[in-house]
Amino acid sequence: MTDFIPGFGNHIATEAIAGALPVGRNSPQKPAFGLYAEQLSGTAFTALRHENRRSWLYRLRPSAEHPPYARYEGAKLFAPGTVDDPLPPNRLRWDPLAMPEEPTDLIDGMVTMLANRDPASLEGVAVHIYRADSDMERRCFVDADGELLFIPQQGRMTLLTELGRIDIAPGQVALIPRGVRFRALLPDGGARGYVAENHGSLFRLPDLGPIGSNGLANPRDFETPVAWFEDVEGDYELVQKYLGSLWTTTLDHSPLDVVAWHGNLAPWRYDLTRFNVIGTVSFDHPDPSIFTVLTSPSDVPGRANADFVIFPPRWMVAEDTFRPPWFHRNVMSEAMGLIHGAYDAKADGFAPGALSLHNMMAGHGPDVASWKGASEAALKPHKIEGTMAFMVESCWAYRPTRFALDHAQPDYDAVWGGFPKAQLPSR
Ligand SMILES: O=C(O)Cc1cc(O)ccc1O
Ligand SMILES: [Fe+2]
Repeated sequence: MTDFIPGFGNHIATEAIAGALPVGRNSPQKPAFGLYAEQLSGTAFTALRHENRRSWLYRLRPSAEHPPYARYEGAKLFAPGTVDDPLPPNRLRWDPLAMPEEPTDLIDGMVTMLANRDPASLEGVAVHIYRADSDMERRCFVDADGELLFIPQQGRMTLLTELGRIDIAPGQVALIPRGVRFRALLPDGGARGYVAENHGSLFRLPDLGPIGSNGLANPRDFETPVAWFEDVEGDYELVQKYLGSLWTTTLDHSPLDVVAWHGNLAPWRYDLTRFNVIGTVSFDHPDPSIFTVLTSPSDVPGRANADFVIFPPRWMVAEDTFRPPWFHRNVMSEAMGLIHGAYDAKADGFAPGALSLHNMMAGHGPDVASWKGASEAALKPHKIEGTMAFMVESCWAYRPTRFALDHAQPDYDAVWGGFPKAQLPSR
């Protein structure tokens, strides 16, 4: 059992050993117990105060104490780079990935599917899928390229991080800030899910505009763990993702040795069922931006580097309306996944664990079966239940990896084949 502190982006002070946190200063000459004080910044020192995110860590040894990194030869499908060939403007969809045949931990079980931009440009987002069955024993991972949003689809996961322990199950999400070291345990044996790796500005809660001061994801439902550490000596591998490739080094102790910390850059978890869903009570299907949980703004106001959007259970009451998503072509690019249940725009072929890509300007929307059903349905109040789909929408078109291109469903376009032609009055 871990204690959690509620709130999003709050300033927190927490210590696993009483007296470990300095009082009234960050870097005393002699921190308590001989701990090492270390600052971890998630934003530039000079970022605007309301966007400034950093924490102070008090640890058994400084994180600077490590030998040089060498290329990591495992996890061949994790961060291999995307295909640079001209990308056809096709819609793409993938069946859920099979579980690994060999014992595989979270890091070796990561499969990069989609990415845009170069992490070095501090922009863009990548979508990975993990499928794993083994705990990370005596090894940790750290991502210098971005923050990691874990979206489990199957199996629970315990994330042991430098700043605390987080247990999550499908239906919850967790965020690990850029640079925070962690390892994952899989208490159910097998686990599968999605990861959105955000290279851009930190995910934040969206502005609510006329919605007012409450609604969508409420800040107090985000939970940050209290300080926790392990005091383990002996070889400990640390794998790092850095500038788009993987590196490894060996420490002589666990890097999860932060005894106390304070600040506002920290991991958290969030239960998606806490999302306050807002929708029409009159007519028409609103834009999916009303379902935004988190947004990573780009430099252009209103045009997100990445939005994390969910499609939770909700009442559908719109009158004289085609209720599922409409046909559309967007300048924004949409990667979608499904945690459980069914998605109202896709009757078949989009199972829990699947992934789809509708890139910039790709025509998409309901498949023929969903269109037919919703066009003929009696428009009684109807509750969409037992489902949770999500979208990672980005202003930068995604590029698939070689693995993704080679494993896409062969005939996704057919879901939009055979619509009856509109019949005009005779002229
Ligand atoms: O394409 C999709 O299924 C995602 C989506 C959902 C919706 O309700 C409106 C627009 C949109 O892109
Ligand atoms: Fe869409």
